[in-house]
Amino acid sequence: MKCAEQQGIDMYQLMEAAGHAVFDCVLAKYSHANHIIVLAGTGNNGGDAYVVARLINHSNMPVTVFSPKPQSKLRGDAEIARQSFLSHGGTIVGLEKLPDLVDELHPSLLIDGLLGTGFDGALRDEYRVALEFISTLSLPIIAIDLPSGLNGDTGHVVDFAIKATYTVTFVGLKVGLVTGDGPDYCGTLLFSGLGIEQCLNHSNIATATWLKSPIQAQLQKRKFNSHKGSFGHVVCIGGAVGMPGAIFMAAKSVLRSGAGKVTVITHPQNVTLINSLAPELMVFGSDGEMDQSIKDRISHADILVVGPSLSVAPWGESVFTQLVADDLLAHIPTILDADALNLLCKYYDPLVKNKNLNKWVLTPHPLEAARLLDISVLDVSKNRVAIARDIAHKFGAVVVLKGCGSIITDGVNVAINGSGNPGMATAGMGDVLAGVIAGVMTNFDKNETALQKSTQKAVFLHGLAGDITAKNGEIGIISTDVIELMPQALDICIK
Ligand SMILES: NC(=O)C1=CN([C@@H]2O[C@H](COP(=O)(O)OP(=O)(O)OC[C@H]3O[C@@H](n4cnc5c(N)ncnc54)[C@H](OP(=O)(O)O)[C@@H]3O)[C@@H](O)[C@H]2O)[C@@H](O)CC1
Ligand SMILES: Nc1ncnc2c1ncn2[C@@H]1O[C@H](COP(=O)(O)OP(=O)(O)O)[C@@H](O)[C@H]1O
Ligand SMILES: [K+]
Repeated sequence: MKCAEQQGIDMYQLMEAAGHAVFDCVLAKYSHANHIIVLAGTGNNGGDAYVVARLINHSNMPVTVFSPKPQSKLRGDAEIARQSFLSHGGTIVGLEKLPDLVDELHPSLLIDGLLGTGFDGALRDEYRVALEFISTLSLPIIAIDLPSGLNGDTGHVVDFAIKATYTVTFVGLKVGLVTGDGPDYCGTLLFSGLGIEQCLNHSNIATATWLKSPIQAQLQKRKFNSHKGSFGHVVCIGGAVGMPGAIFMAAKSVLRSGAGKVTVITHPQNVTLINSLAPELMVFGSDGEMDQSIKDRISHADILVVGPSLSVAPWGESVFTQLVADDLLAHIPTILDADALNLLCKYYDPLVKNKNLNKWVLTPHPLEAARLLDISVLDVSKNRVAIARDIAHKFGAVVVLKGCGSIITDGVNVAINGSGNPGMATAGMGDVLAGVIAGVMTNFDKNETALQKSTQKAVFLHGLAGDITAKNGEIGIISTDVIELMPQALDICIK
């Protein structure tokens, strides 16, 4: 790490510190381990592994190191660590011999120091074969820095990776551990700054904020002397004929996130149903032509939510093009979700080109993100942070790239959400998020220059409400349950 080197920090000492951090985990969790297998690669991740193996050996626990190149010298500090292990009586065996020796050794723990941040692309065959064999052993695994096979920058697994029980990671947050495939592979994350985390803080290396604690979504307490006008007016636009659900859920979520007033503009056939589901909403029908009274309502809104069940069929397109023609989307902070994102691709030129909007929050799931950039969904999952940034730059917007470890970025700042659970992978959950963002912004943070910050808070709160909902069981939670528990999530974050 350059900044550490520039400050005269000895890189071998860092490797020793990394090895000690992993050894601490061995002692804390597996002090009665029988035989310990350590995989050591040919880079510095392997160097860390040799340090751990030496410490295990030194404490008289049986240990064998398996390496893809057991006889070869390594480069730099890794070779110092390897030599130190050997000179303390350590044993190194070829990785391909693992299947033959495993019954004899009878291991009860495996430490993975095969590949770390230097890994790129797809696993080479010999590595993949070894890792696939290891996965059949059902051993607890401690991964050093990263589970081998996971890309630490992107959170993408090409075809195979180690599924760790614990991952002991070093210095700064590796985005790939907390987004995309990362959480399925790294088990419980343990962090060691190796004493140089301050160095990272003072460097100009781009880092991401991991949203993991309610403190990061702190909200102001309401004044006793407040009224509904203090908490904003949100207008939600969507709901083509026969599709009232998504726009209803978005609007109800705005209410449950504390907005003062919420209006829905929808197809006339949805009005009665939505009104009866939530009489607190003001619901107006439009046959696709927006008359002056509807335009006036929209133009007086503090925030718009456009898109849930809007459809790309004639009704939705007509509504959307009139919002564009009247420049309403360019002047009012707007959350664009679902079909509004699909229409945005079509109306990119009149809407976005030459306008630095900076008033939008776009909330694509990976398929919508792919459409926004005209790429494949696989391209999106290969590098979620870079893709979210690209969309932010293209549209002059804050972007929430949804899914496991949602990315929130204005193109410069990056946050990764650490709340939420896979039970939330169910219809309508994105509509709820669009509503929560609008509600949190209008309720707590009307200053549009804080768009990135308030979007971060809202995404965290949405996941938190999902986690509260999942307390009685994760699978089978539904979007309307999450809406109802938003007040509890808000309550946790209000100081
Ligand atoms: N930075 C710090 O502050 C600190 C960093 N530290 C540690 O250093 C680690 C980074 O070390 P690093 O840079 O040496 O890379 P690393 O992860 O060992 O991988 C290199 C090896 O990967 C291999 N390889 C690559 N792609 C492959 C593929 N597709 N399939 C198969 N193999 C592939 C490549 O093989 P090659 O192509 O050279 O044959 C090379 O041998 C970091 O994760 C942390 O543990 C700590 O010591 C403390 C402080
Ligand atoms: N595995 C997961 N972990 C955390 N959050 C998730 C997970 N799956 C889905 N979510 C969240 O649920 C929401 C789903 O949104 P989306 O896919 O747009 O649903 P819909 O289109 O049905 O409304 C997003 O906020 C997403 O981040
Ligand atoms: K590793």
